[in-house]
Amino acid sequence: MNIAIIGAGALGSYFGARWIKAGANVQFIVREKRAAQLKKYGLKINSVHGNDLIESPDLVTDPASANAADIIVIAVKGYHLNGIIDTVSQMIDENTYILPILNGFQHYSILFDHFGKDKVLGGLANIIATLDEFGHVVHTSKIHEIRFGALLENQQEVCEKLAVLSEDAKMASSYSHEILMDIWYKYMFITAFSGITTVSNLEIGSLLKQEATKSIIDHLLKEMQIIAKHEGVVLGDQHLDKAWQTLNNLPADATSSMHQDYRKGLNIEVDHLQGAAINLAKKHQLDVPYLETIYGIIKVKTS
Ligand SMILES: NC(=O)C1=CN([C@@H]2O[C@H](COP(=O)(O)OP(=O)(O)OC[C@H]3O[C@@H](n4cnc5c(N)ncnc54)[C@H](OP(=O)(O)O)[C@@H]3O)[C@@H](O)[C@H]2O)C=CC1
Ligand SMILES: CC(C)(CO)C(=O)C(=O)O
Repeated sequence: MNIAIIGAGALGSYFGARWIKAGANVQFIVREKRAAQLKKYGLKINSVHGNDLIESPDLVTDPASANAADIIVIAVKGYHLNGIIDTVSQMIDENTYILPILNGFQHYSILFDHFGKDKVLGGLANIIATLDEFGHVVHTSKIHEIRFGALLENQQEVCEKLAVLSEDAKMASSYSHEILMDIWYKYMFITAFSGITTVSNLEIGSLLKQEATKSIIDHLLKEMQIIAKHEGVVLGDQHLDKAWQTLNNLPADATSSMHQDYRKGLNIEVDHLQGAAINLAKKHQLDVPYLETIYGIIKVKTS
């Protein structure tokens, strides 16, 4: 299978390397600085599931020269999405599908508008990974799941091909038949989790000690649940229970990737996650005071 990955950051590098080891042809579409780092040090994964090294990954800095791909995986941050639209336009042909694995939902409408609904698969990732100073992937927790699925019938065949490839790869992969629900569940979860950890600058263990703080998290989850419903996706009590179970089972020092980026002084995805959710709420005339409060505070802390 021919896969092109735009963004060789933590996720793009991790899943790309695992697919290479499973026999896929993977090209990484990267900018000059990341290309130089990958040429110097190779693509290395340090993981609790076993390390891997791709000494000379196939790097492309001019998207017009990329090979034809069955799937273009989008693994950039939400705030870089607009910057890769032209890149995708130069690479896509009639046989190519796009698989975004970003957190959130806003990117789907942008990709649908530019490339058409039939081209965009549903996807998300559950993993805790980052890059170290050499650009090596540091993957410390056990989860390393990529989840994908067809949003339209015409996409089933390519999803089946990806499922077969991923079975041989050292990662958990799920070909989901309810990917839209999965994407919204993850959006609900991550908006609450990244919101509360970033606004408080605290890890989950401290936050769960206080009933009052747990109540804020619960309100955030429920505001997202209502937004999802107005967008046509019904997340039920079982999804709220699952979110709480996940939060309660996280190690005390666990935190969101947004909070990690905030602590490092990096750009964060608050507009792509909480900001976009507030815009959807406005569209449906919904009151979301908890989302608005954490968004307003995070914005002022990061401006
Ligand atoms: N990290 C995690 O644990 C998890 C992350 N996610 C989500 O996955 C998404 C990606 O996150 P993550 O992998 O951590 O992000 P990273 O910041 O590690 O990687 C993003 C990469 O995109 C690259 N990039 C940006 N613009 C371009 C461009 N125009 N052309 C080529 N490459 C580009 C950046 O390259 P450059 O070096 O050139 O800036 C960077 O290497 C986010 O939405 C995040 O929320 C989801 C689950 C877990
Ligand atoms: C919660 C987690 C780690 C799960 O993948 C995540 O998506 C994030 O922090 O961005």
